[in-house]
Amino acid sequence: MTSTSQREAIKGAKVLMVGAGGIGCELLKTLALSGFQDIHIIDMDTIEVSNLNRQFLFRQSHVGQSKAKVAREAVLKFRPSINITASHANVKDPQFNVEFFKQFNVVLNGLDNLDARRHVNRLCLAAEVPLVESGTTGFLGQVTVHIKGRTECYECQTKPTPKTYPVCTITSTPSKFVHCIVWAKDLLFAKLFGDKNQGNDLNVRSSSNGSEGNNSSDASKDVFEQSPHESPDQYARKIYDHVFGHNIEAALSNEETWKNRRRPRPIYVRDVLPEGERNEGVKYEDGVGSIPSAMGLLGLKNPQEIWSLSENTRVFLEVVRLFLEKRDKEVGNLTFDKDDQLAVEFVTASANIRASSFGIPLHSLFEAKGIAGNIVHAVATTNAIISGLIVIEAIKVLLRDSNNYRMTYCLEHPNRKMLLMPVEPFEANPSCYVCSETPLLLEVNTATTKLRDVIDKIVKSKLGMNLPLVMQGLSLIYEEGDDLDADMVATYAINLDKVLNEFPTPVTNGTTLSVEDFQQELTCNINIKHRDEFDEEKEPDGMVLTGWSGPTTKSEKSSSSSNGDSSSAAGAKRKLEEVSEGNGKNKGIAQEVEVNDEDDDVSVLDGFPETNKKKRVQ
Ligand SMILES: Nc1ncnc2c1ncn2[C@@H]1O[C@H](COP(=O)(O)OP(=O)(O)OP(=O)(O)O)[C@@H](O)[C@H]1O
Ligand SMILES: [Zn+2]
Repeated sequence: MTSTSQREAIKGAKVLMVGAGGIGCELLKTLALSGFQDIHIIDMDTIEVSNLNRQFLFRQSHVGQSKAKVAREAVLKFRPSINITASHANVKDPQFNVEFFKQFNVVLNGLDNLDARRHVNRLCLAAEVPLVESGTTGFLGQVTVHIKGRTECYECQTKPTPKTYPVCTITSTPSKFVHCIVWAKDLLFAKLFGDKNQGNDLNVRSSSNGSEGNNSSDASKDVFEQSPHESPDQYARKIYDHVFGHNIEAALSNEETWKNRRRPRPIYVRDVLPEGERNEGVKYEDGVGSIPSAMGLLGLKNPQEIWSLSENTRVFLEVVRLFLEKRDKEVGNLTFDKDDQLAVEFVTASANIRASSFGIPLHSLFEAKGIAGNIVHAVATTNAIISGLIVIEAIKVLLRDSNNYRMTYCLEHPNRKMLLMPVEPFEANPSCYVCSETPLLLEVNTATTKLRDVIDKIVKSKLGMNLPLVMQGLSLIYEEGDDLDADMVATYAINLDKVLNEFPTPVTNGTTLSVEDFQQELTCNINIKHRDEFDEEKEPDGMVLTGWSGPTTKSEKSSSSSNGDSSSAAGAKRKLEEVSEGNGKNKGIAQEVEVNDEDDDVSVLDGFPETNKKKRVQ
């Protein structure tokens, strides 16, 4: 039941919704049915068949159409008089600038990635518009409220980094199926079908004749190149024998490695397929429609069945052939996509063959896809609950009912048999580089690191800036944007390749760089500290960015699988639930919700005793 004041607030509100997927469909319906009259939706995607089971505003006939537009039309059918504007666009597009955001009373996020969430957070801060943020992962979910000057912003807490594995485990000593998947997806798939200019650790144990171990300089005999007279099938067999046969034999020659480990078994095509069996390609009709799947052509119908080693081998050979024959234009540009059936078949087969070599249990395509794509199957009910909670918070925000703002976690509390846990919002983190002006510290080897590395790995990747501008004192050393003239573009290109201490005024120990993103209206200062050496395993970027930390001091590094779009309530809190290994499409932040029973780091309402260490909003 809504009160008169609530009804008035709802009626007069102009709302921006970002994302019209699983949460977005539910949210738009609930907003419309709650009396909201003026809603703008932004979503960059088109509808896919796999969305239909839960994104109930969409039907089979809508596949391929804009989610934002179809969602609008579907809701207008039962609420024809309300005003819904739909933008089929990326929220990061320049038209959605601070001025655009300022027209709204509240912004509601139903996104699925960290990058877009951070961008919206920054625009909301700059435009001073309240943000209600959300996410779901299977049965878990959360809704949080972010209001400039009142609560923490979405980025006040550091986000756990995605689970990574030591390179040598992946290239040489896998012990779990997930290691084989990472190898198949990030190394072998990338090597065969991805950008050839990208560095690739597959060569750590590769050599063209397989016997002399490390020899990546032998480029003239690059085994991964298809030679002119080699048929796709011959090429596929050569690659198979190289990576599953020769390379394993080369690895076995290093006795030290296997002293305390089970020795892998080299596998060659001739060991698996009957002598003389050629893979000349299963015949299929070339028609309209998509490229056939290898498993379909080979009669392997059930994706939940585990293929034998020979079936995996046949799939491997067939997939390589199909890529070379039917998708040759894409080869060289592909990155793994969980929705690309052929890519999933390749990764499944390759991971299984490697697993077989290392004595690791094989998995079905369905399982392999889940691990490779970090998929946690979405639960429509969680999306519906979360959307209801978003609307409840949005109404409080419109009424400025700040004493009652809640961040609500949808979870299974281990001890207290509760499904929804409301928590009072936290105060902003005074060292947050996004909502405060605290400088950051970058430890870097200024004698070897190029500006390009700082821009790519730190400014874009870590700080989430789209179009950065970098100042060193009063001089502009780097800038991106459409409006730059050719001279500037050329100068910045040269600067990118300069090592930091080679700039006319060297960027070195004690230098402060100021980085700015105009669209996000975000500026932050980075103090440079020179350091000679970095731990390759623990500090793979060769740089360490600090100076922005969660308000609690106890730290416990997250180890749950994630695709990097998550957030944690606080580093010090104990993990409530970890997504099973490699099987977590992290749609939001729920997977990282953590509760510390002993310390009650989060303030639990509804009668639970609390001694809160983090500062709550007063
Ligand atoms: N930068 C962005 N700009 C606009 N919309 C975005 C942006 N990033 C993500 N989205 C949208 O957010 C929505 C998130 O919805 P959801 O989590 O249900 O993902 P999905 O792609 O629909 O489903 P699934 O990934 O499970 O197949 C998607 O519709 C996606 O297009
Ligand atoms: Zn902040």
